[in-house]
Amino acid sequence: MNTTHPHADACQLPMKIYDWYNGPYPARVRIALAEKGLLQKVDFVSINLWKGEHKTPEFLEINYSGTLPVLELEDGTRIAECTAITQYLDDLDDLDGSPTLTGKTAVEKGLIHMMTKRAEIEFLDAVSVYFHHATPGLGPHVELYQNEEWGLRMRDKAVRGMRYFNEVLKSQPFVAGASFSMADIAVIGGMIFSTLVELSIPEECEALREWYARMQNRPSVAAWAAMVEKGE
Ligand SMILES: N[C@@H](CCC(=O)N[C@@H](CS(=O)(=O)O)C(=O)NCC(=O)O)C(=O)O
Repeated sequence: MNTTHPHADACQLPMKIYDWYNGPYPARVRIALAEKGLLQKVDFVSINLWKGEHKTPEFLEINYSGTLPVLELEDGTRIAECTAITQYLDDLDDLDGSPTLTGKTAVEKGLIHMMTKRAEIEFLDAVSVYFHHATPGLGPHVELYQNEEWGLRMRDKAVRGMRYFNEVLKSQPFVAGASFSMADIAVIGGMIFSTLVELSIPEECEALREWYARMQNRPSVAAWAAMVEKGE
């Protein structure tokens, strides 16, 4: 199993990404790729979640966790986890002019890391658990264990998470502060998943709605939406 190579830190293009075109977590990496101007440098390999292709022995060799997306470099190095993939893309040193997504200073990096984790724990991952446990999810052939009560608790946690981010965005333009970052992309993932499971934004969350409208106007998010529209 190829996981690390001596030159794993080299900038290696083109890259392969195992993903599913309209998945909320894959969206986080597709938006990051678009922000870094790398969408054209990537070959997307579709893994059909609805058929359980991400749970086959072959795919579990690619990603022990059996989740998407996974980045695979030219030399076979594989990086899973949206935050790790985004960090790798952001650290590629020959992409002049693209925005920094994971922070420049120690404080920025710390705050972006914190708010990205908080977006996952308090919002995106909670919506995902609701989807898999309190809805039919990907179907009985994939959802081998479900706990509806746990799923409903996570739905309520996600709604609290929306209210939290609404409070945050009342006093700053982006999730981690003055600039767009990986933390915004993580909350965008939560909003995408919420839409998929028809989990409404609470009426009073005006700052969150305004922020999301602004995010959807970003070229990277519009590019993601266009790819979904085309089924790419
Ligand atoms: N912690 C992982 C979570 C990834 C994840 O849950 N991906 C979803 C893809 S999608 O639901 O967003 O399309 C998945 O593989 N789900 C499949 C499953 O959980 O069975 C990450 O950040 O990459």
